[in-house]
Amino acid sequence: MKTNVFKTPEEIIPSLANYFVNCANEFINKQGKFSVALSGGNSPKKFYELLASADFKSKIDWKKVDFFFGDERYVPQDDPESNYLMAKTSLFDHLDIEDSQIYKVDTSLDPATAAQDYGRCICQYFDDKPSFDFVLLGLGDDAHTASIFPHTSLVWIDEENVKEVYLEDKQVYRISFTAPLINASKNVVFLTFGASKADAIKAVFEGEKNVDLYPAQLIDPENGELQWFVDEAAVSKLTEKP
Ligand SMILES: O=C(O)[C@H](O)[C@@H](O)[C@H](O)[C@H](O)COP(=O)(O)O
Repeated sequence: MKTNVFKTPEEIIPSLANYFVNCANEFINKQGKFSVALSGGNSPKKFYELLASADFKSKIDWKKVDFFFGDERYVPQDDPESNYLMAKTSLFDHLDIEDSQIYKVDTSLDPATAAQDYGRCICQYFDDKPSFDFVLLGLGDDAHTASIFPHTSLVWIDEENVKEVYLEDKQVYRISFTAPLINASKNVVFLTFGASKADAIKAVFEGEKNVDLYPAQLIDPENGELQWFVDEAAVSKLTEKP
């Protein structure tokens, strides 16, 4: 695991964008395509916007990139809460790509069927051996990642799949990769910044091993690389500075 620490979020984003470009071009040169699972939430928005900017847009042959979502809120695709909509407005709408390159969760189905359908789509894409080239993750203040929240059934699912989860406190469904599906990836990157993440990072990096309490501890790619892109505020509570 490698932790890249920057003074501010403004310094993280260009560095992450360069790392993403290098990864994308390595895989496109090697295998002719690049599969990426995007994260939702607020943290990645500026990253997506930078990738879509004139400085970066020309650095990747986007027609060879296939986009997936590590998790999705169970809302219509035009709902402000939709991770797809956030990626569409900040990234996809600015790229010359086909809709067929964007693998969306079909939230018109019931939650369980939407998850099953997405899992089947991923298995088909990877000929039943799913292994994303790049998975971007965020970290919640409660140490959740994707939609693997503390004290939910998703924490304990040991198959490489996509599952629905009902969040009692928010009274909403989420559709999410399971930890084993994330861990089957070649590159897993957390983008996490801000003082509000310091307790969660302390728990994940230095806390007791307790995946029910700190689900992000589950993320440990078997054959892939795990990197954190963080700012000093987010790692400010660590005893051992990375
Ligand atoms: O759908 C989501 O919201 C994300 O996948 C979720 O796991 C997110 O990454 C964390 O909650 C951090 O969110 P912020 O980046 O907004 O802090």
